[in-house]
Amino acid sequence: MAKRILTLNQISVKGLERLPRDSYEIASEFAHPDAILLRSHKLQAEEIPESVLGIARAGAGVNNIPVVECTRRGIPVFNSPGANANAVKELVAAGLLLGSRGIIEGLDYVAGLAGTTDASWLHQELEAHKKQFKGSELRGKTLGVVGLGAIGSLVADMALTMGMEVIGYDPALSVDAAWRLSSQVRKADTLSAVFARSDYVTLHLPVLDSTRGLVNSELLGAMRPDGCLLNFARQEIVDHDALLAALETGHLRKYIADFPTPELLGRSDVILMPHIGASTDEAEENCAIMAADQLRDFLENGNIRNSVNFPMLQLERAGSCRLAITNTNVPKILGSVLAILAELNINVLDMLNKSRDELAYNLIDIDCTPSDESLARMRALTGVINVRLIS
Ligand SMILES: NC(=O)c1ccc[n+]([C@@H]2O[C@H](COP(=O)([O-])OP(=O)(O)OC[C@H]3O[C@@H](n4cnc5c(N)ncnc54)[C@H](O)[C@@H]3O)[C@@H](O)[C@H]2O)c1
Ligand SMILES: O=C(O)[C@H](O)COP(=O)(O)O
Repeated sequence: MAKRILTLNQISVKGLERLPRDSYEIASEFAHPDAILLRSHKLQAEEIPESVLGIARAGAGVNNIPVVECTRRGIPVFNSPGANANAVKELVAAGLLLGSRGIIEGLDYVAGLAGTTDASWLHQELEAHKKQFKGSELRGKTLGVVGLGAIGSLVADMALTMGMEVIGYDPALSVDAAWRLSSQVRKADTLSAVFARSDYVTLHLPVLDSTRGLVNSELLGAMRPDGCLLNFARQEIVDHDALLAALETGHLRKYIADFPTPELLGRSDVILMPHIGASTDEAEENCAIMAADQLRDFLENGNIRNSVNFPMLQLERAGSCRLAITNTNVPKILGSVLAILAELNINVLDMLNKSRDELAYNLIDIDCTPSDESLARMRALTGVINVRLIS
């Protein structure tokens, strides 16, 4: 039977093409979908039908998905790390330029001259007024990068090529991300050191309980007068009361962000974009392809790549029958499953077990198909969250 993929946002066709039509049905409405594919749709726990085995986010941030509830239900949540990083980096480059030069004010001024027919008057007018739009160069200025993952490291490289000094802060930097990072990025030991030493600070970290409201009045107060804050990560990372106060006192010169909120609209010291960091053909395709490939490999083989709540686990198929079992990460559960298989005289051809936080996940290749009754016995074991037979 074809697997059903429920899409809750428009997903790039290039990604959907990775799910062949003879084995996948894709629609934006389904009563009993096998999986969900989405972008920024705010998914409520009650919206996830019992039939759902996995959820894939074509993008980086998963704060729109109830990950804790998914973990409780044994549903892996996948994302597509790095697939839209270049798109965000390029928009941050634009943000830095908009923050350093009078581009927007200059464009507005020129647009206000529409209808002028006298070329000589126009020339005089422009030359007389251009001093209002003077800016300063990025070269030689310091950029503080908070979060040095897929996007932050690209932003750091871009700033270095523009002649900026770069200071980075990331207390949870992965080894892979550290390898990617230019040696010219100076390490800051504290967040306040980044804010105190930077002309521009750019945020590239996820919103988590620990990072909500992280940029507060203390940090903004530590910034150099005339500083500029860029937020292409998530709105909730910045405390908006503190932000507005810093703008009102003129301590913060500009806030440039991808997340408009009502209180920020219409301010000349705020530049807002409509959450378009990942809105390029390339990023949408990259994310959709990565998300669809990961979802397909999970549905067809049980493999886990780039999940935010399940352990990374991939096993070459041995034989045609595989069990994918999710359980709480406590002793004896795998032993009990294997005991049931032994009792049924079913031979294990290959297996892999990994855990992450409170979950354990197992792939077990076996030499014949267990009966529905024996599967029910495995499902009934204390601590087993789900058992899937993949044949
Ligand atoms: N504007 C957009 O359209 C857009 C597009 C893509 C991603 N994003 C946002 O950007 C975030 C980062 O994306 P990414 O692809 O670089 O993710 P990533 O996982 O590759 O990198 C995030 C980095 O933040 C670090 N980090 C975590 N907590 C931190 C803290 N308290 N202080 C400093 N660093 C911390 C992590 O260690 C990691 O290295 C996403 O979570 C998402 O919210 C926005
Ligand atoms: O986290 C992300 O990847 C971005 O916020 C992009 O969101 P989008 O897929 O809705 O553009």
